[in-house]
Amino acid sequence: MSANILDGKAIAAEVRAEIKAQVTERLEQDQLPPGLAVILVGENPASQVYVRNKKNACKEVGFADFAYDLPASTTQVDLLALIDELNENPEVHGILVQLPLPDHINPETVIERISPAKDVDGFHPYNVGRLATRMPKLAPCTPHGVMTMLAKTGIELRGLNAVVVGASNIVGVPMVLELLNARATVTICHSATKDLPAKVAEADLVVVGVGIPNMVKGDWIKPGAIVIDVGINRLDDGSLCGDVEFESAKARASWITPVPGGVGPMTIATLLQNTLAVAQAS
Ligand SMILES: NC(=O)C1=CN([C@@H]2O[C@H](COP(=O)(O)OP(=O)(O)OC[C@H]3O[C@@H](n4cnc5c(N)ncnc54)[C@H](OP(=O)(O)O)[C@@H]3O)[C@@H](O)[C@H]2O)C=CC1
Ligand SMILES: Nc1nc(=O)c2c([nH]1)NC[C@@H]1CN(c3ccc(C(=O)N[C@@H](CCC(=O)O)C(=O)O)cc3)C=[N+]21
Ligand SMILES: [Mg+2]
Repeated sequence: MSANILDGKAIAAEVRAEIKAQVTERLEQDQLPPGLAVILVGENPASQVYVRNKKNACKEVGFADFAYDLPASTTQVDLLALIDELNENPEVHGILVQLPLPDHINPETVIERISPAKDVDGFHPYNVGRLATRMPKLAPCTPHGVMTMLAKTGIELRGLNAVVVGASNIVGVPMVLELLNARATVTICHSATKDLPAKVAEADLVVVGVGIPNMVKGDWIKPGAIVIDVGINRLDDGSLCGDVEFESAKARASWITPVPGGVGPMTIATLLQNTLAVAQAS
């Protein structure tokens, strides 16, 4: 078998076209364009790439983009004051603080300062709690983008054995909540999991978000499984690769996401969807 490709790049372009049409309607009705504020503290080169992709996506769909590129020396007090100001600004519908933050800033404190109604990353404990109680408001972009990609491809999740590898607040844990809400049977694996290959081998659907290049081997994959690779790793030669050994996994899977061009573009499309939803509700 050779897997079909889950083309996140193409599906994300479809989602952006839907968003752009709704923005056009808002503007025709003299409503504000959806506004997204992206705060970057410091000069992490990987973060700069993502922030640039977000700005380009905002421009494409007609959003107002409020970019704050702050020096690494920014104090937590000053960052919190900026968030307070953006929480009050009616032209700003979504606020995103790019992670990771410099060591002298506490990410939990910063995330909790964002108004839950403008938390388009879905990282505030209020929004995590809403997802965990099956009353989602703003859902974390990467896992929700994976769900959109699967839904638009017509892949049914109910009853599947799903294995999520990685248990971070931004990927693994909300991915588990999304899959649970879709009535998959979910197992979550992390750094203390024993015999990871055996866990992965039981999966009808495996989602991997660890940050170790090619750590999941093709011969762990159950024949016919769906493979979602969230990992984005930059190799020494400048190329990108995922957390799954792509060619050997593709030879066994029914569906697989590439890196780049898989989950990454869906994350950004979902960020736009969340921001539009806030604007439409205001
Ligand atoms: N495509 C996209 O849009 C996005 C991609 N990413 C990418 O996804 C990857 C993960 O990111 P993120 O969640 O932020 O990373 P974190 O470092 O926050 O979390 C990594 C997770 O992997 C687990 N882990 C580490 N080593 C192993 C191992 N040997 N076996 C099993 N589990 C292990 C950790 O376990 P423990 O909890 O025990 O420490 C942890 O839960 C990165 O490559 C990142 O670049 C991230 C966000 C969005
Ligand atoms: N507050 C916050 N929210 C985030 O959502 C967040 C974050 N911090 N910190 C970092 C991670 C990572 N992340 C990605 C977004 C887009 C791509 C993306 O566009 N990827 C493209 C191209 C990647 C490239 O060319 O480098 C692709 O996979 O095809 C990747 C990764 C969001 N994150
Ligand atoms: Mg996200």
